[in-house]
Amino acid sequence: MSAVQQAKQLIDTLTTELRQHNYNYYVLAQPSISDYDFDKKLEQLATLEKQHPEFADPDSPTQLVGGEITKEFKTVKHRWPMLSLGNTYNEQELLDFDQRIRKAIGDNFEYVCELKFDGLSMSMTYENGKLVRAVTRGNGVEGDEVTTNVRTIHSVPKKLDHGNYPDLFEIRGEVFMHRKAFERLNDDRIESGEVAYANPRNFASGTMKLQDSGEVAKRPLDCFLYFLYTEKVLFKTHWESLQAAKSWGFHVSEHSKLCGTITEVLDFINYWEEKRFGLSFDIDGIVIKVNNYSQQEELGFTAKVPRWAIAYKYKAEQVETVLESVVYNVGRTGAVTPVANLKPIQLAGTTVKRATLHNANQILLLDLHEGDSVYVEKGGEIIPKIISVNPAKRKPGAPAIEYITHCPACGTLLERKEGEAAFYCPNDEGCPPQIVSKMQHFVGRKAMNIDGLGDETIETMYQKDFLAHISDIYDLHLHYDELKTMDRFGEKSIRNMLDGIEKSKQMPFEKVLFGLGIRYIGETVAKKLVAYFKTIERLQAASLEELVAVDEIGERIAQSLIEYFEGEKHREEITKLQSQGLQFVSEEKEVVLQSESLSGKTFIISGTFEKYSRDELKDIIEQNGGKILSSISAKLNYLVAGDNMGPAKLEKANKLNIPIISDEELLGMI
Ligand SMILES: NC(=O)c1ccc[n+]([C@@H]2O[C@H](COP(=O)([O-])OP(=O)(O)OC[C@H]3O[C@@H](n4cnc5c(N)ncnc54)[C@H](O)[C@@H]3O)[C@@H](O)[C@H]2O)c1
Ligand SMILES: [Zn+2]
Repeated sequence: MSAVQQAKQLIDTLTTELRQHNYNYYVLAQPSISDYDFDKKLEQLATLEKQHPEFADPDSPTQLVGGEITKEFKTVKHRWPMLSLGNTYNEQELLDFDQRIRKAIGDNFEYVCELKFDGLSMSMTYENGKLVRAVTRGNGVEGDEVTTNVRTIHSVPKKLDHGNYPDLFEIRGEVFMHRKAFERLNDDRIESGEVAYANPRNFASGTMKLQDSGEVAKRPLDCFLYFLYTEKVLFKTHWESLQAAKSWGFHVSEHSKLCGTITEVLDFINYWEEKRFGLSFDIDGIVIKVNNYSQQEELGFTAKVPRWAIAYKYKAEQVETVLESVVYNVGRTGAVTPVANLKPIQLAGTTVKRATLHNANQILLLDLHEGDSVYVEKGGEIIPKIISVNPAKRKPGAPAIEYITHCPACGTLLERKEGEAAFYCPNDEGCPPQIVSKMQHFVGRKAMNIDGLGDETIETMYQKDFLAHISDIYDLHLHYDELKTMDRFGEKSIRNMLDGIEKSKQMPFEKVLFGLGIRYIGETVAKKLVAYFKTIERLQAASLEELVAVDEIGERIAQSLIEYFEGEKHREEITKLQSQGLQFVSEEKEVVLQSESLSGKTFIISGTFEKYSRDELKDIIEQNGGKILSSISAKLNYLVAGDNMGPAKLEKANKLNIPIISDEELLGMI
């Protein structure tokens, strides 16, 4: 093959590959390579295209803003295109950027340095002080209208109540999720068997694409604003516009800085390289913008980026250290997670001693051997991970790490379900870490929320044989005298604990069901099941078909429930908990009938409504004799639809010819 043919082939390969990565990143929010590697490939493609302009495709990833518009939302054209930013990972290129600017506009200018928030960009339009539209960047020319989703973000004002703002303006910013919220919500996902997100950016991005704004509202997002666009030229500089936006009530970051020289810019970059880990959210770099609007205009744009701004991106820090051992943790559901113990090393401001290895496949993929020298990285993620092995440093004859075959805690042969990456210890009734963490989960804040019974206490009580099952917690009062012999456990703490246990008997069925810790039954799933089946007897008797008929209950969850209830020990435990007075029936709110006008009619409420919450509409229907169903079937009479209803629901209702009505039409029927 000639050199030219080779170049052509490489251009094609890189183009295809980068398009796929764009899709994974923007549409699926599940990227499979690091940003750094992506940017290197993009740079390689740009260089090749420059050398061989005859092969340069106007639709190349080097020429287009990377995102996409979807079919699920209304498409809206941007009044001002939403561009990307040029980026660099090194100082020299930043100095080159500074030189280019100086050549074009002289030396008399300032930069604004801002944190580069790692989320997704959003454009919001305000008319007469009211938020009327929010649109994603999409392909830069048009984006998805996600106004109802953005309305759920507390820090985005729905209505401005002070300030001298123009009648019409557009403001742009970054929607993101704080690290803490991410960890909490991602843990929930993992618990209920959903696909975990790798970092807060992906989570925020995935959330904005949801059709159900009610679900979006449950995931706390935040938004920093960093660009203002108006028809009338109100301000002379970007800096002024940021101050004004702040005074109108927008969330503008306090960590921006006016810089007179590129040296000041570099100081700012170096300062945040370390300090960024102390922020409550992730940033992936610093954005540097020429401050003055008329100078910005002079510099202009390329098809993809402004020439007056650049992003300096931090490379995820990598260090090399030694793998000391691999240990295996047994979780609440029996999942066995390998963890690497490392020779302690400083990385991104913290000492790293451990890294997650996820599962057996990951160990194979890395080709990990005993005593290997490994590269560890801490990117946007919280838990460091092993990126690769340094084969040059492998000791001759070092054996490969073999995933264990038996449970490290109880010795039972591990099992792996088809299509799953994790191995499980099936001995859930006899495996100590599973028993202890099941009880810890049960008393936890999100489940039964029992005061005075902490994780350590449970561990000790298990070792002392006071506790072996969840139901034993409700017999603790019988062991009052024995409890007093425990270290650091005074009369007052015991009282407090027993009161907490007694009080927990009032917790609703959905909390109890979640507390049982059945695999894949997270908080939301537990709620759905309880709302549908109402009693444990009906849930226990449900067949696979009946279970999957419930909204959002898939086969995997259904199978897990069936297996759980097949266990005789599980059924005994439930019977015992029932006799101890725990709630296994959903408390139906007493409905005071106001009229019979909807009697005999069935409804489902979907989407979001301006004037009512879904719960309010549900009450109205029930107070007038109507019945709420939990899934669309031929038995359904009406679908009450608001904004942003899921397309699957709509399709199903249409297929079954079910009348779709608005909230107003519903009220009209009463
Ligand atoms: N890993 C992958 O598979 C993959 C795939 C596609 C893209 N990517 C990454 O995404 C990048 C391209 O994304 P991009 O086009 O959004 O560019 P970018 O994220 O590098 O920079 C532009 C974006 O920065 C954001 N931003 C944050 N803070 C800002 C501030 N203070 N001022 C202005 N803008 C700010 C805006 O959303 C803006 O659109 C790539 O360079 C790559 O790093 C990764
Ligand atoms: Zn075990």
